[in-house]
Amino acid sequence: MTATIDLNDGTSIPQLGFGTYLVPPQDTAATVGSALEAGYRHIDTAQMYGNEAEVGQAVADSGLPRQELYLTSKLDNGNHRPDDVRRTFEESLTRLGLERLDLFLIHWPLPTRYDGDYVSTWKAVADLIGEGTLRSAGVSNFEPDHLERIIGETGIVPAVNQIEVHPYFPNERAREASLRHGIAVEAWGPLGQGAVLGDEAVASIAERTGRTPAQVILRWHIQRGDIVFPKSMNRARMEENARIFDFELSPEDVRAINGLDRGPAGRGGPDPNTFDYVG
Ligand SMILES: NC(=O)C1=CN([C@@H]2O[C@H](COP(=O)(O)OP(=O)(O)OC[C@H]3O[C@@H](n4cnc5c(N)ncnc54)[C@H](OP(=O)(O)O)[C@@H]3O)[C@@H](O)[C@H]2O)C=CC1
Ligand SMILES: O=C1CO[C@H](CO)[C@@H](O)[C@@H]1O
Repeated sequence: MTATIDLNDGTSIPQLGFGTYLVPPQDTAATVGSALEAGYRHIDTAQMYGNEAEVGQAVADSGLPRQELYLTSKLDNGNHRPDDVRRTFEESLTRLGLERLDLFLIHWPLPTRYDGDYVSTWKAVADLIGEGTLRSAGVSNFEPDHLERIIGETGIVPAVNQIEVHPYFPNERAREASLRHGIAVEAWGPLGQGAVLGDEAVASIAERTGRTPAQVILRWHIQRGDIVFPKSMNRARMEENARIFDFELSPEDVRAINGLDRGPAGRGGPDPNTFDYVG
């Protein structure tokens, strides 16, 4: 169903996954179960989403071999204190019912409830790798200056940076800074959290290629080499979003989608420099 991307730590990750933000806990086991049935093998959750236990339930119920699945969670802003990194990582593992997580990210470069900074948090997250309970460590919502600081001060390069990326906000500065360091880019909100789906230019490409707007947008991400995990609570849309490996956008279509960039105004989610969610 999907291609894989090689990470800088020698592991690999399915390029297409399934997002679980705003999937309510009471619906998560069924929704993620449905995504696994539809062929998704990579699931993205977070301590913040409050649905790790139910993601774990879906994984257990699926009966799929653990090695066929790729599971990511993220450290919440309130858990940056190094002792809390370890404690809450272990709590995430327990909720997910796993012995080992594939990828753990610092969700935002924003320690709250802790006077230290995210550099010490990054060291604590990277240290988990040596213990056999984590395969890859990464970051999320890190701007170029955040990346420079953690790499410069610890010498440890994250495997991925998960950032907002979509046609209205291609986020080239953070994207290029990540790629320059050999860090794979995970594009969160790949459909602009729904905002790009009604775009006229996307609609006309969709009509001409016989695809849907979501498939055109997701294919644009895939051709850029980014990792995506669209969220949908609807089985037909989950299947639609996964049928993106059997066609290609022409260079002209890619250029037309590149032209939708709205600069900073295109950002749909919080700005990493001003976000004030405590966690
Ligand atoms: N690190 C971070 O800070 C962040 C990480 N993320 C991660 O990225 C994932 C994806 O981003 P997300 O915010 O969910 O937004 P997406 O860009 O994946 O968009 C999801 C929205 O699009 C709708 N949708 C999905 N597929 C289709 C389709 N084929 N046709 C029409 N509508 C569709 C969904 O509705 P419906 O369910 O009804 O189909 C939902 O409203 C998250 O779930 C989360 O795992 C997201 C935000 C921030
Ligand atoms: O992961 C997340 C889901 O999306 C939210 C914004 O839309 C983010 O704040 C959060 O980090």
